[in-house]
Amino acid sequence: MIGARVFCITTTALRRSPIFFFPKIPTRPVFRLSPATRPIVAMSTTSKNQEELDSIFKQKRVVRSTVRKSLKAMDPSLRTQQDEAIQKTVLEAPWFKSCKGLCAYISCKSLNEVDTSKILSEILQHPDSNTQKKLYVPWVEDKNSNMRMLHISHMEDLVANSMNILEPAPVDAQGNDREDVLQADEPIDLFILPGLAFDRCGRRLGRGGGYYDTFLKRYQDRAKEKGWRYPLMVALSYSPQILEDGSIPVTPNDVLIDALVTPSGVVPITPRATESM
Ligand SMILES: Nc1nc2c(c(=O)[nH]1)N(C=O)[C@@H](CNc1ccc(C(=O)N[C@@H](CCC(=O)O)C(=O)O)cc1)CN2
Ligand SMILES: Nc1ncnc2c1ncn2[C@@H]1O[C@H](COP(=O)(O)OP(=O)(O)OP(=O)(O)O)[C@@H](O)[C@H]1O
Repeated sequence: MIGARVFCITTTALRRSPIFFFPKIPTRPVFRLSPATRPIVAMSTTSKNQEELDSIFKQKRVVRSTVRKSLKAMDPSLRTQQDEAIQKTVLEAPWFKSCKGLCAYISCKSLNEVDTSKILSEILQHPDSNTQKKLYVPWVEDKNSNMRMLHISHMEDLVANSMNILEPAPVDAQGNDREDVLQADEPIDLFILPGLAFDRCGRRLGRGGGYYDTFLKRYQDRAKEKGWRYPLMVALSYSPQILEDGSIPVTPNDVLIDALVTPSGVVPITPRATESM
């Protein structure tokens, strides 16, 4: 908990800071990157040139490659155990139980992502009850980091895309356009996010498409415009995906998360997370 408070302060500073910022934070256990894969400390955004940006993206690729290897090497029974523990934590969490509208990813086995199937089926299995949650899932619009979050009511609404990830068709079986989060007039309470690597300061490394960062920034702008409360952004992580604090290279476009769900439980990061978790 003490650690979480330190991270809250640091994370708040990072969220507000227009500069690249690799704070010095007390080291926590978990997975260490070798010195060769540690990020270079970056300077201010204004003085950033493309060469420096290239260097950060290069570091990101190195971290991705390291984590992909550790995920591939994970023992299958440990993976199953961790999938169960993480999903149980989510399903029993008050912030999950109370949420009315959420965006969640459809996990993909071949990408070694934390399984979300139990969470999704729990959401979709009570279509008529009062506790029904509105579920939105990603739909990749193009290769320029554009993604939408579309409403689904059944797993049958999904088909595999070219990346072999299940997603809804933007038009349903009746030929109607699906409701889209950015067009919808109700706020989202919760985002359940995928990613390749995370740290306990709120940094998240995606798969390199920029889809989530672009989407989350747009959603935050819309929430601000509408006066909506910001949603809770929670990522799910296997133990090898949790890196030493500060080892994830970031640019100002990277959106920080509020909390991590790990096999050992929830790691609240921001004050918003600490209040609701
Ligand atoms: N389940 C899930 N759905 C998602 C995402 C995700 O990360 N997970 N996305 C999140 O953005 C978006 C899709 N973006 C994706 C970006 C890259 C890859 C992918 O297969 N990457 C390979 C490497 C490919 C390469 O380097 O050329 C990999 O990570 O192994 C998949 C989805 C929307 N839907
Ligand atoms: N050298 C570079 N200079 C500028 N932009 C780049 C560079 N390399 C990649 N990009 C762009 O940055 C974006 C990817 O950013 P980043 O690596 O932070 O994504 P991510 O965090 O993995 O993705 P997501 O948000 O989907 O989880 C893409 O739009 C990509 O085109």
